[in-house]
Amino acid sequence: MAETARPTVAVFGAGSIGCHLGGALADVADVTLIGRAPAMDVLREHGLTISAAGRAPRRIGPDRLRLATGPDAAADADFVLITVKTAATAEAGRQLAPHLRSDAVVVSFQNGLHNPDTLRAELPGRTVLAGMVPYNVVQTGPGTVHQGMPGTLMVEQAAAVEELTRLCTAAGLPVEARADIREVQYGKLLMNLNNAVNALSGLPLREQLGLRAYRLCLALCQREALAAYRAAGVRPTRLGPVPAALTPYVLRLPDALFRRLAASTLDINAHARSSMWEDLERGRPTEIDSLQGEIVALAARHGLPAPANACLTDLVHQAETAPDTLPWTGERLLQQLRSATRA
Ligand SMILES: NC(=O)C1=CN([C@@H]2O[C@H](COP(=O)(O)OP(=O)(O)OC[C@H]3O[C@@H](n4cnc5c(N)ncnc54)[C@H](OP(=O)(O)O)[C@@H]3O)[C@@H](O)[C@H]2O)C=CC1
Ligand SMILES: CC(C)(CO)C(=O)C(=O)O
Repeated sequence: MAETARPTVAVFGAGSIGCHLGGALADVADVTLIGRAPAMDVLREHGLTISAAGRAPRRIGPDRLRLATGPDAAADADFVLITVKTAATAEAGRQLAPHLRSDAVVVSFQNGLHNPDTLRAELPGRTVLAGMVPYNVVQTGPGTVHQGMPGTLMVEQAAAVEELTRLCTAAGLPVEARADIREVQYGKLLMNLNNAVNALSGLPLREQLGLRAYRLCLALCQREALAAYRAAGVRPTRLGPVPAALTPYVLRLPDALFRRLAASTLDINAHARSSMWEDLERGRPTEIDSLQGEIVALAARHGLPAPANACLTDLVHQAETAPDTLPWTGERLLQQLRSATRA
């Protein structure tokens, strides 16, 4: 009997999310990880280990992954997952364009609102879909990535993505196909407004979210975002235990009450931090312009102020070039944002 060929998946941007997705999918598909040469050397030497709370770590030996540094390695892929940071998206699309099969399905598993459109512009005629990763993944050692909280991946609903969702499910990656992916992206953006607060705090997410002063900073950002969403007619999908519109109120609760009510939100690995913290730690540019920056731009388009988001954008840009400005205590950050909102 003829063997059915395994599906082929290329992951472009083998960092935290790329290694997490590619490593899990290697059980059910032929996976090619495309990343920087030093990162690929680490994987060649150590293999890839993926771990998550409550699950035994899984090591995927280098013999079970194709490791590459150039876009031509995606030439045979049925599915191409884009997992570079936002600033690298257009370049990723440009590099992949001459190589991808015309029927390849490209899925952006990135934060922010515009990555799928950026890819569509660089990959005319290809199917490009939006995806969303709701949980944190961090590199915890050479060739090791750890999922710090539970969650369900989301992808834009389309016939072209049905096989990928089947593969994810078979690989133990819970996934939902969503007809409302735009609203999902806006819902995720509200969550991602904490990336900057977390990065500036220098603390693990669980500790930072447990401290009211930091939560008040996030609440200020979310209030401005929700006002801009209302003006733009955007109804963000509820991604957590509380409807998006109520989250700023919950964030303002005293610590003890918040910790009790938001126990599921705080079900995070004690060491997990935001992807923006990792960027600052490694001296790389952050995604701040596609997170807080989106809110500032959306608010401006509707004649609304967004001073807390603008202030955080400035502080993160400052930290990118002057890491000695870090860390910010909750009280000092809140004072800074409050004076920006009063100015
Ligand atoms: N980490 C997380 O917890 C989460 C992240 N996300 C989102 O997922 C996306 C990916 O994030 P994350 O995995 O943390 O990012 P990482 O920086 O860990 O991974 C991206 C990798 O892609 C590499 N890369 C960039 N351009 C190229 C290229 N042209 N060729 C080869 N390699 C390239 C980068 O190298 P280099 O740095 O040298 O450019 C980096 O190693 C982001 O949009 C992020 O916001 C979403 C949810 C959670
Ligand atoms: C999951 C979350 C919100 C964790 O901070 C994230 O998206 C990130 O770190 O970029």
